[in-house]
Amino acid sequence: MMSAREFNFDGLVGPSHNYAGLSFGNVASFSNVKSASNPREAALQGLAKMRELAARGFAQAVMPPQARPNFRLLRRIGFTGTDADVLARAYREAPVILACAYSASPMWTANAATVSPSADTFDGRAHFTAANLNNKLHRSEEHLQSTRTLRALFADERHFAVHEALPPTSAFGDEGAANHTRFSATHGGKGVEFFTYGRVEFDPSAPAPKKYPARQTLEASQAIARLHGLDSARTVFASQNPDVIDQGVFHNDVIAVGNGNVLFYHEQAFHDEGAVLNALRNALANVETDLSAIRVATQVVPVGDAVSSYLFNSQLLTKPDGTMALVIPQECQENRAVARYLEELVASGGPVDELIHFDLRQSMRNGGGPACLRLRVALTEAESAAMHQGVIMSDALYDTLVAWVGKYYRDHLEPKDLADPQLALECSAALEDLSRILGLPGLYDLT
Ligand SMILES: N=C(N)NCCC[C@H](NC(=O)CCC(=O)O)C(=O)O
Repeated sequence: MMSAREFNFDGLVGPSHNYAGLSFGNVASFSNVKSASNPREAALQGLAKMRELAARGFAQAVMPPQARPNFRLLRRIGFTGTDADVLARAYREAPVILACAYSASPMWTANAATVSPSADTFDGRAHFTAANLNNKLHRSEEHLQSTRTLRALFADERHFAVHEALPPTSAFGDEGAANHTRFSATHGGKGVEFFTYGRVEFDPSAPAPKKYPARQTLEASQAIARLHGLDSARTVFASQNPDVIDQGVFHNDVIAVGNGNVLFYHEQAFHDEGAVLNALRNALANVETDLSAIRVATQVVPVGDAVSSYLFNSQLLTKPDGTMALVIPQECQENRAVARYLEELVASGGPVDELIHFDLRQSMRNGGGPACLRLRVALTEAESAAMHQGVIMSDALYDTLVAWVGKYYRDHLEPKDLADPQLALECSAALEDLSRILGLPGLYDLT
């Protein structure tokens, strides 16, 4: 077995971060619609998390933001003329679509792709499939740049395979790693890949939410398992509980997180809790590993508190000594039930013995916690040497990026600012400079 480390690729928040209320079913996004955002603070909060985790010895990298506004989208739906014409008319006639074209949502890299480490795949390469995110207009074109970025970072085809997104239709609704968890004794050993979905396109009798959309289908999850060449004996598919989707659990990573052999989850997360645990235990038996399930009861933390605090949208990270730390948003400390639960958790003598909390309020107000902001990529030593090195977080890169943010980012953005043609120019200047900083000259198609 090869030794491997888990890199967390955190999304660098882009300069157009704003609150547009675009995600029906995501309570935070909906309730902060049209409030003023602070893109500079958002980016600095994300960078502070990256620096701190890197300083503690976790493998940390940065995923660059995407070009905004998305002129391609605006022009395709009939806005013509100069860029300034396009923006002015879109603002007048379709301000919500303009907000979609400006969304900085690629910051939530848990939705960028699904990743299967090389230990799990048929050809011994690490496989990536960009998520089509076709449930929401503002996220539905992210996969184009995500594929391009992943191919730039993981270019060596001897080690990596980067697949295009699934067909962009509701049958294949795919939200990437937010609905995917990998369990294994070690990052380098064979693991069990666990896919959760909210709906089955071709089985109308399958559970499905009534109020809010289910963004991931079983058909999409199965397609990814096929593309990545996963072994069916080590792959588990499970239905989310549709009732919690209707309470704001728009991705499974809002109600469960896994790492190593640990599943940390809310008792209401799955449609059939017992069947999920059994299936995971059986699959893990194939890699001689026991599941350690940490179950949180509704009585202790109601679903509403889990959703508002983002308790489960935490990162569960294995520390060098083998114990685990839970990376949580500050909101968890502010919720009494959750704070009390967490105190007991770390005192319980179980696998989680430390809490690391961050102020990620700018992202949280759009429904993005610590786990949304990162894409996990477990890499062997040879693979990590083969990936692009310019995105690995270090003190030097942190300092450079903080200065870069200071140069290009505004500290206040509200809906009317999206009509300002200057904002578009600032965004493109920032990204041009960033591609140089990261050593990725062809990263963006800025033509
Ligand atoms: N759970 C995970 N992994 N990711 C969180 C994604 C949050 C994102 N919010 C938004 O896209 C809000 C944009 C706005 O309203 O302006 C979404 O709903 O897709």
